[in-house]
Amino acid sequence: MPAKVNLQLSVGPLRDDGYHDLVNVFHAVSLFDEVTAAESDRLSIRVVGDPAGQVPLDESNLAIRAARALAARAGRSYGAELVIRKSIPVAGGMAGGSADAAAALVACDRLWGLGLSREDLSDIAADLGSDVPFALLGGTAVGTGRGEMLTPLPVSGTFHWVFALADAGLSTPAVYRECDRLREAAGERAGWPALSEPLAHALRDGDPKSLGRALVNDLQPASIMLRRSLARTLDEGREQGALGALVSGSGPTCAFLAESAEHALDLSVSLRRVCHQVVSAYGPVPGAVVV
Ligand SMILES: C[C@@](CO)(OP(=O)(O)O)[C@H](O)COP(=O)(O)OP(=O)(O)OC[C@H]1O[C@@H](n2ccc(N)nc2=O)[C@H](O)[C@@H]1O
Ligand SMILES: Nc1ncnc2c1ncn2[C@@H]1O[C@H](COP(=O)(O)OP(=O)(O)O)[C@@H](O)[C@H]1O
Repeated sequence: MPAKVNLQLSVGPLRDDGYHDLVNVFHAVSLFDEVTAAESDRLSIRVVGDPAGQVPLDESNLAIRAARALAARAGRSYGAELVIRKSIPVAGGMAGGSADAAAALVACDRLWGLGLSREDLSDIAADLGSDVPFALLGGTAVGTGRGEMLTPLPVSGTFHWVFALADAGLSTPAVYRECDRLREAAGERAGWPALSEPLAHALRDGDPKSLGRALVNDLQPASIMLRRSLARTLDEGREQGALGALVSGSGPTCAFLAESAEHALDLSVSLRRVCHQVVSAYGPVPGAVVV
């Protein structure tokens, strides 16, 4: 199941329920976690490819929570042996946990022969996390509300990305809190966000130069405040001719838009000097599918 990068993340006011109203343009990229679900009497989880052991193996794992929520909707206590093969950085702002949750939903739906509609799965997904409905949908879509109300956006062609990964994650709630704190300190009031027209046009036209100029992330100053080294990483990518450079979601992964696959390769080489690990990917790609 694919990772995401946020092409526009415009953060509106803090709501009474602790979430922010957003205009969140999600873009699914070709960096995948794989989740398998095999028959079993009970529900269990194993994670492969997480050497630092950052993914929880208890009931807080989003794939387990997804399977439990699906079984509850079906009204039975089903079992499954879930195995996650991790490639998406953990707590990196690329929605790896959400991708695993979406994958567990479609895999268990198939294993248990439930045949739920995409709409039903999307309702369950929204209760698991704001980013989970998009992980089911994939492609490029704008999310409103807390990010869970999705409208697909038309896109021409393929965009080439380079991602600079950090060696430790950032907490999403902490980044939103820092964003509120910075705004309050500056005496700023959050306005109602709207979809950026230049961004929508650039996507529709398949125009990477215009897309690079239109990328925006309101959480970026907060992520940089919590991880100062991100400013240097972003500068390096810009100096090397990235068409656009921004923090992905709550970070700390930084995303760089390249002109072509070749340019992405050049950018990767330069970025290796300033960060822990670099990966290239393209988008958009489809969401959670059974293979
Ligand atoms: C920032 C984004 C951008 O896509 O993702 P990441 O970059 O972390 O992957 C999302 O808004 C994160 O979505 P997700 O990771 O699903 O968050 P949730 O579990 O729903 O919420 C975790 C916490 O983030 C904050 N939150 C989340 C969504 C939202 N619209 N407003 C918020 O303030 C709240 O503090 C909430 O308690
Ligand atoms: N299957 C999972 N994979 C990764 N993280 C998970 C998973 N289930 C729960 N988590 C928890 O969710 C947190 C955020 O994970 P992740 O989705 O990778 O990051 P982000 O929200 O920054 O995109 C992690 O710190 C981890 O504790």
